[in-house]
Amino acid sequence: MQRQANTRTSVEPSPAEPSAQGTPPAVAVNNASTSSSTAATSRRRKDALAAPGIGPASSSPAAGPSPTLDPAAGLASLAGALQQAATRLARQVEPPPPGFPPGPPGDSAVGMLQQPLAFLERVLRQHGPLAGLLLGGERVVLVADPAAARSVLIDRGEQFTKSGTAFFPGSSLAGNGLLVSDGEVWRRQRRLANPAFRRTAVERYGQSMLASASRLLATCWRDGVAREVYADFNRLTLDITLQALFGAELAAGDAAAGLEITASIQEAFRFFAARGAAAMVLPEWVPTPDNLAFTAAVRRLDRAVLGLIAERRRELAEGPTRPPRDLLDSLLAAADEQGEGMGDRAARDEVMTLLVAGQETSAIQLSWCCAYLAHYPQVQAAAAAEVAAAAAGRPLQVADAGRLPLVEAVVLEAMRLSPPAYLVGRCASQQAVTLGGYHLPQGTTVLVSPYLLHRDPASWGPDAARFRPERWLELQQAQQAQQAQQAQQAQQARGAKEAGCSHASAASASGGSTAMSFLTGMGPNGAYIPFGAGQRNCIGAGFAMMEAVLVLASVLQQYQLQPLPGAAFPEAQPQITLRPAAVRLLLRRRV
Ligand code: HEM
Repeated sequence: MQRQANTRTSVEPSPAEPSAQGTPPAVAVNNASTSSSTAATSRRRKDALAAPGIGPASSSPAAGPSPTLDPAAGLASLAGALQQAATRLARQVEPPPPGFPPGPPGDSAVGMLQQPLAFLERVLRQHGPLAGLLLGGERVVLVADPAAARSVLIDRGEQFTKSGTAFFPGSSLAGNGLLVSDGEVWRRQRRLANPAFRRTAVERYGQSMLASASRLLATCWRDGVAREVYADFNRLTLDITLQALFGAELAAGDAAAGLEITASIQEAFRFFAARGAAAMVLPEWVPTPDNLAFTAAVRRLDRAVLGLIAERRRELAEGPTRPPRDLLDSLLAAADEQGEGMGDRAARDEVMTLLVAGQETSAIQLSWCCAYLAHYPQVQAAAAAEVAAAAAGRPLQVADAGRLPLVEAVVLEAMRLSPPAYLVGRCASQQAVTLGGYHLPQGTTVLVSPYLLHRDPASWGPDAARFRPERWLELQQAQQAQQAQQAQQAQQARGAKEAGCSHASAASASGGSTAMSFLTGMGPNGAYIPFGAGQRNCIGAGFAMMEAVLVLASVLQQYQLQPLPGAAFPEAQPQITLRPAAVRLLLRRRV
């Protein structure tokens, strides 16, 4: 790829789009920690610059699941943080290394801290889709170019690792789970976890998604009332994730374990939220009241989750063979080629990772969807009509999710304009890494921006900044036409003898085309990555899509959403994720 000329069209906000807010710097997903020195550096960076996010990391695979208050480790961590601070200070006066992409002069931390989205758009406008920055003393390359993003996320994953990425939050909650691990540890865990997220497995959770949504609507929503839906969806997605993970226990009425986990995870999330809003973040080992409360919550979670794991292992070992009933069953049943499964620690880390990674991102996604529906009443009316036609007066069923192309399109379009993960981070982990003709010193953090990619007129056309879900229906039609044409060509190539098969293959090709086909690789036009891309893409994408479609369909079946009189479109409050500042909507019950 050649160096990019700095001639990109600027991204114009639509009248209804969220605008940037002043909040801490953000990166979508955590870095991993390994036992290498890169990991130590990464840990020091995290301690000094941590922000909350969808994937808090542990300090090392060997570390226990609870935050450590070990004084020696604390001192080592402090020394590391000081050394890192000195390096960052020194960089403030150094010129950029030779061959580094051009970008804004000086340190851009203040711009990024004050208005992250406006800052990202300005950098793109002024310096092009591959820009070199100094952010809080860290050398960073911002990527908004589809080919370079593909290179980082898909083609050259071994050069761009999670380990070593700056600005990731540090936390012991998710241990060394999938989000943060790297290398062989990650590969094995991902292989073991994959079956739990196959389509058939995800469909099993659909029923509890519908049940949770229906509970929320029956108990909390009323005609004529204004609700803060972001708060509602946070509780709902926690409920759904817990049901999917531990459905068996919760269904069997193990209320104590359920309540313990819910209360402790809420405490941990409160901690992350407060940390996200704080001007300065102290490492978890510093015994502040907040850190101690968080530590205690993680210990309670550990007790409850490890207890459930032990109980379930006993049941699986002693009881009759049966198909997996929930995610915990699937995780514990998984085995690698040698027939070895996850140990207790690994299973605990994956459970926590799934809770952390799947809950808030999905709540944000649902909140943005409802905000767009409320502010685009014609789209809402059409989507509600689609739901009414699919359900035909009966309660929604899981199978209906496949019959709601417009609702799916609303979800895809909301994630295009307001992607919950608006930056995805990697580290140039080898020497002499090049990107787009530039040279990246080892240790450079690369931030790929789904937010900028998703709004690029070069990929999305002149109406890139408009909320227009129909574009996904058009894309789907084009995809189906292409598949039909390919099937026809294949049939012609096989000759008239096999003509009888052609109908079947064309039908299956078009029948298989759902929203998930837009979520493979770099998306339908090479510039759509709300769930990341490549081998580290989101394992829960299918789960999240089904959850969003079924919950939105439940809402649309029962309620009409309206903005409060005179209310503008909710503003974005970018932290580690792109969350809405508030989504207060007026509910009108459909009769
Ligand atoms: C709208 C909802 C969601 C969004 C926008 C989202 C976004 C993402 C993104 C962008 C990544 C890739 C990060 C990177 O490349 O560094 C990721 C990874 C991941 N997500 Fe999600 N996610 C969502 C829901 C979920 C759900 C529901 C689960 C699980 C129940 C989940 C579990 C994970 C895990 C475990 C990873 C790490 C995968 C790996 O590295 O192998 N996510 N997610």
